[in-house]
Amino acid sequence: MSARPSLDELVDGLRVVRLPLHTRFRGVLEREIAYVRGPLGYGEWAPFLEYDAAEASRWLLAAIESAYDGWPAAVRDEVPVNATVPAVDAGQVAGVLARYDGCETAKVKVAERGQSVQDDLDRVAAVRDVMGADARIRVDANGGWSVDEASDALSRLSAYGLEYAEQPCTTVEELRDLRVALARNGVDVLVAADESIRKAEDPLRVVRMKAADVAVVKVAPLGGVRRALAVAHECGIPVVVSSALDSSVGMAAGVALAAALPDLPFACGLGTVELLAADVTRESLVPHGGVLPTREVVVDDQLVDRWEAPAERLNHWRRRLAAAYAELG
Ligand SMILES: O=C(O)CCC(=O)C1=CC=C[C@@H](O)[C@@H]1C(=O)O
Ligand SMILES: [Mg+2]
Repeated sequence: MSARPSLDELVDGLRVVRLPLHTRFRGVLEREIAYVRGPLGYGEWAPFLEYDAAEASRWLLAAIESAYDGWPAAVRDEVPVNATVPAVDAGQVAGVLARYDGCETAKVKVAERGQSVQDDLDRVAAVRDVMGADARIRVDANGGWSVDEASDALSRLSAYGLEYAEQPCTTVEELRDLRVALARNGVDVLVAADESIRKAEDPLRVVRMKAADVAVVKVAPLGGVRRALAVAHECGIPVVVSSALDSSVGMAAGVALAAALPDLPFACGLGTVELLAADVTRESLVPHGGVLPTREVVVDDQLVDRWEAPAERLNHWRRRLAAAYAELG
């Protein structure tokens, strides 16, 4: 692996874009993304705006790996992908799913602030209706439920057949208690950990605590493809590869992880370029026939110019970069 680039080099190459979304996701309608540039091209560095320097520094390691080191060899040349359904009204579900060519799995956002379990039930019912009985449906609550709320909501949602529930509660202890409650109540829904892995000091604690059946692994929050591979290897439970609402540049890193894993039992949450209404490449990494290919993404500098964020945002991201860099060991 090459030596770490200097901060000056990274700051000099920094570009920042603002890409519009088709639908509100994670509360935003625009995604601000920074890129570092190295000998291998662009590396996506897009920690969400509210993240502090320590968290953003792990995302920076992933961007540096992409632009300077490249990724381990792939063992497959395409990976299955799930459709991602934001917390939209049930009536909008068919329109969202229509963008996901050939996907046989859907991930549905639930427990959105300001919505009810009935909204979730209606949305999941609409997904089942559009995709049919053979489709796999997973839900993601982003920690929005207490143990009791999750237990109640999942017992009702399980009527639609769930592959798993991602981060139903916030803490590892709650996830563990929920698993016990679900088993006691005879609710057959697996629990997957996302934030408990990607935002944790110790990403394996959730596994040691027997608080999850499935581990969601994401390249950027875990500090790169190699680090994510190590977490996947060490965790000892089935893993799902997912994304961080990246442009095609960041998505290619997710595909590289999914392509390098020895086992890939689940469709990957790597279909989110479909949520964006713009990209920095002419050939976006969006699923066709339900899969994404393992391939290089060629950035078009004209598109980077076209979507460039206002100058004050570049200055903001330069300061952010300096703070994140200082956190790297
Ligand atoms: O897993 C998917 O289908 C897409 C990725 C996705 O849902 C997310 C990406 C980035 C931030 C999150 O709010 C969200 C998630 O929680 O998994
Ligand atoms: Mg999640």
